[in-house]
Amino acid sequence: IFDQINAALVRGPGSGKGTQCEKIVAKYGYTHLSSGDLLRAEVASGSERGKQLQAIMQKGELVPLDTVLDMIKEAMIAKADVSKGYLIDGYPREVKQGEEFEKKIGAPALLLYVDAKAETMVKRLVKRGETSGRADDNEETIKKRLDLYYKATEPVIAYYEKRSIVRKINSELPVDEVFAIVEKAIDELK
Ligand SMILES: Nc1ncnc2c1ncn2[C@@H]1O[C@H](COP(=O)(O)OP(=O)(O)O)[C@@H](O)[C@H]1O
Ligand SMILES: Nc1ncnc2c1ncn2[C@H]1C[C@H](O)[C@@H](COP(=O)(O)OP(=O)(O)O)O1
Ligand SMILES: [Mg+2]
Repeated sequence: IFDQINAALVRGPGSGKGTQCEKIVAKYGYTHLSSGDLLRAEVASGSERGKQLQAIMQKGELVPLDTVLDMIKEAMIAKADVSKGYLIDGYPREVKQGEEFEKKIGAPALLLYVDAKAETMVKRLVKRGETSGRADDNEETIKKRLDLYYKATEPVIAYYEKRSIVRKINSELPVDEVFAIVEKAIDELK
């Protein structure tokens, strides 16, 4: 049932993944699944598991692999009948997550690597923090998330580059210019 995992987006926090996903959904109608959004929904439910997740996210750390993967899989199954394809946002964040995803779910057709400078990501997140209400959009946690990004997530790109499905996109550009490049990458899939 998961033969249409159209794209996955990775890059550091604040690079603009969520922003581009919104535009992709509006144009292509894919099912957008953000690992961060799924986790925040669990936190908002007030469950015991949500409390544990909240503590991890507030520290800027990664939650356990099985938790995220189960949530994504469940959400994919729930939409399997109506989905025109899936857009996975914020996953994989480490090579192991990519390997497990392929074992349990399938291989993505495209990996969009939304690239921005560390300085840019910090600036955007600090600004987002003024209104987002997110417990992890503060300078201390942002720094930890960026460090972890370079250590754990960047190797994911090299892992997928071997299969030539990575499209690197400069997200220093204005939102619409970034999206024009994203559109081209998706249209080439067809
Ligand atoms: N290309 C861009 N140029 C300027 N600001 C951007 C751009 N893309 C995103 N932003 C802003 O940066 C912040 C983080 O973007 P977001 O999409 O939430 O990133 P992510 O999901 O990767 O953490 C948001 O406030 C967003 O409005
Ligand atoms: N695939 C994943 N594995 C482990 N933890 C994850 C995860 N995706 C999200 N999280 C946790 C740790 C992240 O710092 C936090 C916020 O994720 P996010 O909303 O995707 O951030 P952003 O959109 O700013 O990049 O949730
Ligand atoms: Mg996001």
